[in-house]
Amino acid sequence: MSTRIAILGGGVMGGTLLSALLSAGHAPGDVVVGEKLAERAEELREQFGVTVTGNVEAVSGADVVLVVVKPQDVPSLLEEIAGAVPPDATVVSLAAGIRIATIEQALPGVAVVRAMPNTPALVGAGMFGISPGSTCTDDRLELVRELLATGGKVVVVDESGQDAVTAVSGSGPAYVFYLAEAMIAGGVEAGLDLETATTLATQTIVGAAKLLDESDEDAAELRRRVTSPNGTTHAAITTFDEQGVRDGLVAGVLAAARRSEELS
Ligand SMILES: NC(=O)C1=CN([C@@H]2O[C@H](COP(=O)(O)OP(=O)(O)OC[C@H]3O[C@@H](n4cnc5c(N)ncnc54)[C@H](O)[C@@H]3O)[C@@H](O)[C@H]2O)C=CC1
Ligand SMILES: O=C(O)[C@@H]1CCC=N1
Repeated sequence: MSTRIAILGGGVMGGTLLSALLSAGHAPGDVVVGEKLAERAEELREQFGVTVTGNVEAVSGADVVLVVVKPQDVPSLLEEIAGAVPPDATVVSLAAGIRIATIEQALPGVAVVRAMPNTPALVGAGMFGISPGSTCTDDRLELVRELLATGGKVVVVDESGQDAVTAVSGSGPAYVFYLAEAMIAGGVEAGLDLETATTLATQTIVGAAKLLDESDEDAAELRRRVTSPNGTTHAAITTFDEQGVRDGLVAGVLAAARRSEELS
C-alpha cells in the first residue's frame, strides 16, 4: 500500500519536499499539506494538486508526518496535533535545533526521526542527516530515508552529531554562496563584467563539486592537481593561508555548531 504523507508547513523546505516526493512518483492523493497561510495554501493546491488543510486533518490517517515549520512554531504545532497523530505514524522533524526528546514528550508513544535538510534539495541535490528517536525501528527509519532520498542524499547519524551536521551541510550551502560572491567580486576587480564573472564562478563551482563527487581522489589531491609549482593557484592559496581564510572557515563551521547547540 502507498505511504500516506502529511507535510506540516508548506514554506520553502515543505514545498521543496512536496515537489521532490511528487516528482519521484508519490501520488498527489497520498500527500496532504497543513499550511496556515491561506495564500500559500492556495498556491500549493494550484501548483501541485494536493489537499491543503488544517494540521489536525492533515495528520489523520498519515503514515509519516513531516514537521517543516520554523523551530519556534514547533511546540504549539505539536500541542495542536498531539491527540490526532495515529499511534503507528512516524513523525519526522526537519526543524533546526528541536530535540528528539522534546517531540517524544509532546507525542508519547509515537516514533520520531530528526532530520537536518539543506536548500539544494530544491534542485534534487539536497543533503539530509537523519537520527532515529528512542522507539524508531530500522524499518521506519528506512522508510524515512527513502522518502527524503527523493530530494537528495541521506546519511544516518546519532542525534549527538546533529549540531555538526547543521554546521556542515545545513548551513553549508551559504558558505559556498559566500565563496561564489567572493570569486565574482574578485573577477570584477580583475576586469571582467559582472555577468561573465558570475558565469565563470558558477560553472567552476558546479564543475568542481561534480569532480569532487565523482572522482576517487579526495579534495586535497584534486586541489594539488590544479596547483602548478609557483603558478597562479599557488599564489591564490598562499594568499588565502596568509589571510587566515582556511582557519576562518574552520572557525565558522565550529561557530555554527556551537550556535546550533545553543539554539536547542
Ligand atoms: N531553509 C533552510 O535552509 C533550512 C530549513 N530548515 C528547517 O526547515 C523548517 C522550515 O523552514 P523554511 O521552510 O525555510 O521556513 P518557511 O518560513 O519558508 O516555511 C514555514 C511554513 O510554515 C507555515 N506555518 C507556520 N506555522 C504553521 C502552523 N502552525 N501550521 C501550519 N503551517 C505553519 C508558514 O506559513 C510557512 O509557510 C525550519 O524548522 C528550519 O529550521 C532546516 C535546514 C535548512
Ligand atoms: O541558519 C539556520 O539557523 C538554519 C539551520 C540550517 C540552515 N539554516
